[in-house]
Amino acid sequence: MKQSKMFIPTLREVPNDAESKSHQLLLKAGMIKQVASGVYSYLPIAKRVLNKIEAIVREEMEAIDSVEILMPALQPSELWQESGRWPSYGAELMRMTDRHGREFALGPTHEEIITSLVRDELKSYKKLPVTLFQIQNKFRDEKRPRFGLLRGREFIMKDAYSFHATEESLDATYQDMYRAYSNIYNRVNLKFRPVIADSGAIGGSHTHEFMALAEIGEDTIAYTDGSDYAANIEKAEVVYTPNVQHTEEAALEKVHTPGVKTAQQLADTLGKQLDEIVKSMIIKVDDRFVMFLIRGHHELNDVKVKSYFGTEVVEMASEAEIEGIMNAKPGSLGPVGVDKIEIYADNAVQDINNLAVGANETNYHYINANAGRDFTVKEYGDFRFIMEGEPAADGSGPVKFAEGIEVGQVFKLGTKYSQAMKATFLDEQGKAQPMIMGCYGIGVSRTLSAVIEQHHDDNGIIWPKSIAPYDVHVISVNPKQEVQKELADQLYADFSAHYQVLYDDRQERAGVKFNDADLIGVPLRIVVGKQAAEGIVEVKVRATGEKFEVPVSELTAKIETLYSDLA
Ligand SMILES: O=C(C[C@@H]1CCCCN1)Cn1cnc2cc(Cl)c(F)cc2c1=O
Ligand SMILES: [Mg+2]
Ligand SMILES: [Mg+2]
Repeated sequence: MKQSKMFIPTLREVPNDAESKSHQLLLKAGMIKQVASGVYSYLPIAKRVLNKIEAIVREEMEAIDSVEILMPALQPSELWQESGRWPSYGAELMRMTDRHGREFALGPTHEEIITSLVRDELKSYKKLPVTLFQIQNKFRDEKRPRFGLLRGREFIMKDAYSFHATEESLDATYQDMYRAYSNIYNRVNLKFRPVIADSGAIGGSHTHEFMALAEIGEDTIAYTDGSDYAANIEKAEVVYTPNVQHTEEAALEKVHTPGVKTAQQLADTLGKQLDEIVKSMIIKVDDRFVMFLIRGHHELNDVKVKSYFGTEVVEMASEAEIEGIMNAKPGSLGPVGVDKIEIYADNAVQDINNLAVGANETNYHYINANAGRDFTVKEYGDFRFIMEGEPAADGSGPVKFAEGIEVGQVFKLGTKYSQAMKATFLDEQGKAQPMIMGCYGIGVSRTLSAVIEQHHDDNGIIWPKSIAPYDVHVISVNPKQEVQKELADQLYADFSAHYQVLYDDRQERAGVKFNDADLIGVPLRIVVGKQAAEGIVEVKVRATGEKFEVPVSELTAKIETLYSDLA
């Protein structure tokens, strides 16, 4: 394609509201334009890359017998009423009303649609398993869209759904998808790790997230070098090894602690270590309040709390709610004398006694508080975040942390939707059974961004050849120079026979052309400049910066070699 006909509005300066590298480069390379917060247009270069990523996704889906369909973004609320999810999603679910006053959701995901589609068609176990997928825009009204395509409100997802008569069949498809995802991320040259994840509200039991490694990633992965163990930190199990250090139970004592609000302040005031302090938190679970106790040097893991209570509705109680229940302010809360609400504690709280805790009175705390004598813990459990260096649940060694961008997730859904929506099949005994489901998502537009996060330098993007918008970038330095223009035109025509060629034929200064070429990041570059008269051109490899003076007669061979050596 000639750049004089193209639409690549590159920018010179970095847009200041773009915090992530990929967001900056997507804007600078003229690949996206923001329409609204979290809503973007994909411009020609981005669209070409998306097409290539989607082509790889399609190939890998077809390879495991997953068949492409296309479902509507407009989802009638009736289906969400059937699944019971209409009331359970708040502002994130974009809703609208049609001209007849009927309510719709703009699809954030398609479990309801696909289940209603399949239940009307597949009646017998003989017709199962079936796996269907689509690639389509999704809508989620994120509270804080950020980092460009990494967290948008309208984004492109490949979502697949599978229907089974048996758990074994679901397991086979789950494994197929797991391998297909690994193939896809390898083929787009993305460094990734599959991690054990939490299935959250979607239900089901078993799920893995695919994390692209990148500092900007909002997820933290706990992994070990010794094995392929990796878990989203939300889910990473803490192996509780009792390390009981109890002393003689001392008498409960109330101490005046003016201005002490945090665990650290309490530790400093009492001349104790942070891990000798126990924090008390009031959590709202559904519509009731509970207290959680956790050691001063640990953090409460809200996802583990949600999973324990089996609900998404878990949040820290507000100051007003705390005062209403405890008649005390956060910063001086404690379990002593609390019997109106249940008390839960992280396992590690059992290791120490004679605890320093809030006295439920501003500026006062207790020392020597002891479970059993002074308060009752309803249940101890794994309620905290794992810390770097602690042992991995599979015994493969101490965990390390890394940041990741969630670019995919595979779920075993079970019968949550088929039960609720009466998607049944007749089994071999002719008995109606709910179909067993799996669902599998890839963030296609997010994957594009993750590739940029992992493949760029200070001058711009460095596309892996599998998804590069073009293979070869031909640049004529000065098209006004007849010899240069003719040679460049000729090379554009010749190389277009075997490669996808972007041809910078613009009347622009050389510097502008080279800057733009670095930004756009086509893997190989042929520069037709002053030495055109001698039949010499310059070849540049974008990834390494290597440059070669090449006689036109050797150019085809040189490009072939360099292209095959590209990652
Ligand atoms: O989407 C999934 C699970 C899988 C992911 C892979 C493809 C199929 N679905 C989970 N999820 C995430 N955010 C959501 C946001 C809204 Cl507003 C909603 F109404 C529903 C969901 C929701 O269900
Ligand atoms: Mg997540
Ligand atoms: Mg997820």
